[in-house]
Amino acid sequence: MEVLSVASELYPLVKTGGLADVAGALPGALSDSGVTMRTLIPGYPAVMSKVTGGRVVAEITDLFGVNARLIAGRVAGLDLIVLDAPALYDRPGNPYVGPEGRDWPDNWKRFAALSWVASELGLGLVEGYRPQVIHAHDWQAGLVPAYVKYGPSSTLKTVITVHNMAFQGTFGADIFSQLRLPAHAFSVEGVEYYGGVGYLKAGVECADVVTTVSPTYASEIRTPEFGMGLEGLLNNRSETVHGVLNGIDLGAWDPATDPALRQGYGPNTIHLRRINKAAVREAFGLDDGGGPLFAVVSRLTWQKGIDLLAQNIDYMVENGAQLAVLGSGDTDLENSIRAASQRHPGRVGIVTGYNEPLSHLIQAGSDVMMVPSRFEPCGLTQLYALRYGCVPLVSRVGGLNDTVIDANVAALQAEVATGVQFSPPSAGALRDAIRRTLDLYADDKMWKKIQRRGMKSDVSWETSAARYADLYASLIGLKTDDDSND
Ligand SMILES: Nc1ncnc2c1ncn2[C@@H]1O[C@H](COP(=O)(O)OP(=O)(O)O[C@H]2O[C@H](CO)[C@@H](O)[C@H](O)[C@H]2O)[C@@H](O)[C@H]1O
Repeated sequence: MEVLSVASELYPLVKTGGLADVAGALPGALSDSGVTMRTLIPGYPAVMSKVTGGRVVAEITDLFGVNARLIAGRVAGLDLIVLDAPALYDRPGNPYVGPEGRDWPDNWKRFAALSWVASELGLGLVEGYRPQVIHAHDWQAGLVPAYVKYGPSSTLKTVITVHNMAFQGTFGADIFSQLRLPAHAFSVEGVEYYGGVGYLKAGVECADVVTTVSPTYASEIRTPEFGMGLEGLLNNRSETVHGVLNGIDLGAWDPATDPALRQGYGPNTIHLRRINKAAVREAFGLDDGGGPLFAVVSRLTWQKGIDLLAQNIDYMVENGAQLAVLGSGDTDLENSIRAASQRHPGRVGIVTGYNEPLSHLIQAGSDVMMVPSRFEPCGLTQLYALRYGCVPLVSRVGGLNDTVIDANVAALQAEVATGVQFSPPSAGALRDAIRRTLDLYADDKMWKKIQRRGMKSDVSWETSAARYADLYASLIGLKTDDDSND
């Protein structure tokens, strides 16, 4: 089966968040299921510098008014088709914003172009290559299903995965005439969304299958609270909406071999984590006065509940805990954590910016990984934490609900607990969860059991990759998959 994945970021080439991890891991995870997955990715500078050995497989003279070519290459085990269009992608900053942090004003064009090229690839733009399914990720690839629906092919199938409903790619109606879609596509059945153009809406409307990244989020997004305007459409299409839980790349995230750690370890050498704990404390300017080390690795945003954390920092410190925060995002939230670090020197530390190796070290050296999100489609941080014996403390939403087993009395007695959950996502409920976590940590034997159980829990791609393979196969008629929605 040939599947073309379309993503705006891809680990290890370019990453701003969890989408890159998933898009980067899925092709390898699918290879055992008979799926050959190539990935179409924009030729940002970080990508172009790595596809140096690639070959040009197509030239496009008018890609929304600019010149472009497609370069096929293999980088880090990934089969890539790079859309080299310097006028659109050869820019500083990250994939979406310039160096000063503002969205590029022509993002509508940059990602319409990506989606249009994907649909052309589906129609045979490159000789000898004809994917049967195109798998689009998030709003940046949201127009792919629209281009396919309104194009000439009747056999090409599309899947869209929603990694985060909060980012929808909505633009004014004025761009529509430049999108190369027929006039009737500007309709409720097409790309029209509240009078403008909605890229994610178009994807959810037009794709043959819609997936999101956990079963709980798949049901949450059918409600106004989580659906963010798309709940009606998702309810209408409920038979095509599936929740497929993310896995993680067990090779890139292995505490026994991870080069970012000061000391490797496994479930039977958990005591060695203390060497990494010392390294984390050094990196964050924390003292070695003891106590559990709580950590956060996250975008610092409202979604991630960082304000709920900020309201609890004094409480944590008063109760003997330390806190290390790696992240960047909203200035106010960054400032509130920084202020706490100044109030509590040696007990609270913050490192701003994006730092992949440090994120690994934190997982390996901290005692507790906090993910107090208001909504969380899946969440990868808690999966890395489980694998690294860092006990996750999470809100009970989305994928956090599906992947962490709360250490309540029944779960402790049944010896299945892997972390601590709280609900609702409020500062008060988080405080109670911190209290429970501190009590568990004080019982060393109990704590080690929870850590070890987490390290042994299945966070691989195995089950979910098979699920994607089944979905693709059912679309192209290789088998009838009458799975009910989940
Ligand atoms: N400052 C920093 N330095 C280094 N690494 C950092 C970092 N800040 C964050 N990261 C890393 O970025 C990734 C974040 O992934 P998440 O899945 O937790 O959230 P995100 O909201 O980006 O993803 C969205 O898509 C994913 C994928 O489907 C869903 O799991 C998720 O719920 C959804 O919100 C992790 O790999 C984390 O380690």
